[in-house]
Amino acid sequence: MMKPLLSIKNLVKVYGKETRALNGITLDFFPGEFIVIIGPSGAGKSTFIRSINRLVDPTKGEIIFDGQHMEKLSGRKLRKERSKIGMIFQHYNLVGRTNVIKNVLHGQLSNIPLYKSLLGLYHHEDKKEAVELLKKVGLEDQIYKRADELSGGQMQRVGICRAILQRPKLLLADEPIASLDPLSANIVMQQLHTISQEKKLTCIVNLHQVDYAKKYATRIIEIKKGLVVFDGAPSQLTDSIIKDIYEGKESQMKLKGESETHFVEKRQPKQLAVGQNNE
Ligand SMILES: Nc1ncnc2c1ncn2[C@@H]1O[C@H](COP(=O)(O)OP(=O)(O)OP(=O)(O)O)[C@@H](O)[C@H]1O
Repeated sequence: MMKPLLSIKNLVKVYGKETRALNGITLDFFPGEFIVIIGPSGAGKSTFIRSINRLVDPTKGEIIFDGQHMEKLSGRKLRKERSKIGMIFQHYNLVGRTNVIKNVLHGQLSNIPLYKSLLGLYHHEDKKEAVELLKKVGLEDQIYKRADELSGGQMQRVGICRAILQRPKLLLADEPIASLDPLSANIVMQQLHTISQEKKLTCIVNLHQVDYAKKYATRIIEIKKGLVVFDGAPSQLTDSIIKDIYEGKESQMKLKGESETHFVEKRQPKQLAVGQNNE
């Protein structure tokens, strides 16, 4: 049986005294999957994705990534594991006054000494790959432009290149298209999907848009009230399930305990063909 790249066990996050953002999430993620996480606002999607690389510290539970217990790491060891996880943000997190290629090269910062990065002494191979990636996303003419002169869609494409140049094993994207118009959103999703499948990366994306989830995901997970209420192939996510989840009809949902949450059968890794999508 294929080994998961990431295993989440009974993950709980409580903010302050009583905001239970995650209520006991247990999930395995396998190499090459393109997973989209959907769910209503406040469901816990961002908290979940940010717990994986410890931008959020979980209250309880285990996060086993590439054989390491992320929840137990700190300092240098945490930084080392984190460098294997690329992150794409809703608001891009680029350095506005810096040009496009330097922003992409920032993806390699954790792998080169500080003085070299300050002097701009990047490896030739990294520069070459950064240019190749920028060509792939159609930004070859913008390489020396300041990042803050780009459109939102272009900025996010730079964000994708930066995350890929980090050469991660896992890519996390927290609402990558939430600030974009539909046309740019589609380009960004398409490029994120194509590049991660080409590089055989595992990708976990938070989205609000169910249509994009169905178009690109190999697997869709729905989170509601900090619990997994759907875990299956895009074709299994029927309109009536979507309606139930977003309109709060919880008759078919079992939200009381972790053991009751998976009302869709658990998927076997062999079903999760790399490159499969629902187009
Ligand atoms: N830093 C924080 N401090 C306190 N409460 C928080 C914090 N971040 C999130 N929460 C709360 O945790 C719950 C889950 O929030 P989260 O942002 O993870 O949900 P989400 O599904 O990503 O929502 P959205 O789709 O609106 O971004 C919400 O009730 C939210 O108010």
